[in-house]
Amino acid sequence: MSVHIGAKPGEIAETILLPGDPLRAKFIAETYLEDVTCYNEVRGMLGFTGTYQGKRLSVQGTGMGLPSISIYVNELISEYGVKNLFRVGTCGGMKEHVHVRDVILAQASCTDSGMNRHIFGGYDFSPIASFPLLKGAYDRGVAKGLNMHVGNVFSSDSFYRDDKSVVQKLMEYGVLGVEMETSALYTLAAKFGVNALTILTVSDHLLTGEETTAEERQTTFKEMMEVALDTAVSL
Ligand SMILES: O=P(O)(O)O[C@H]1O[C@H](CO)[C@@H](O)[C@H]1O
Ligand SMILES: O=c1cc[nH]c(=O)[nH]1
Repeated sequence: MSVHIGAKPGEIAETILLPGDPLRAKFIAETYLEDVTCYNEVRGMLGFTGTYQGKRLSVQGTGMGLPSISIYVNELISEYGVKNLFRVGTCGGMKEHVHVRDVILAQASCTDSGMNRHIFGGYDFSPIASFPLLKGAYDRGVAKGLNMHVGNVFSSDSFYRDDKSVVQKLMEYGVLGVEMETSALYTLAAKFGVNALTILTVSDHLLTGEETTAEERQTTFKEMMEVALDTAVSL
């Protein structure tokens, strides 16, 4: 086992889905995977391996925020050999044409986090999606007729903020949604030379105030889960 994951070597598949919420991981495993085993309960951050359409896949909760996902992604890649990582998360909508329950493919991510500034000596690194995963997910979303958007997202250290002016500026620059992990995921994928893509469902809207319930966020955002799973089996 690694520091935060209780799996034995070989118990985690090369391709993995990463929801922030461990109960979303359980829902994905119970709804879509066959022959499922739970390989991790450390800190309640559930992880499962099973098969989907005959392909071995895993799903692992990552918690909320860049530091939390960084712990899991570091250990998944460097200690368990994971090669393809799909974050399946929720975000706040930031543009009028992006509606609650729409799906966003995060082509790139900007951030207010200091993590990359420390790594790159004060310079800005551009965390970008893996193109094969992005293209695969886009093609599958189009084939399903989804209301889907591709573009920049904002990975923030803060869910609650006093000063809304930066968010307003990011909206003016076309950022589609706000969440809390993608910048770290894409940076670690670049560091280790593996593939990563974030697929988000818009769970609430910063402009309209529209919201979904915690139950919906945990279980009903099936379109993004199915785009991730269908892309994962095609690899
Ligand atoms: O639904 P998840 O995947 O957790 O993603 C979003 O939800 C959490 C905030 O409520 C943050 O982790 C944010 O990125
Ligand atoms: O991080 C998040 C996730 C959903 N909605 C938000 O406003 N922020």
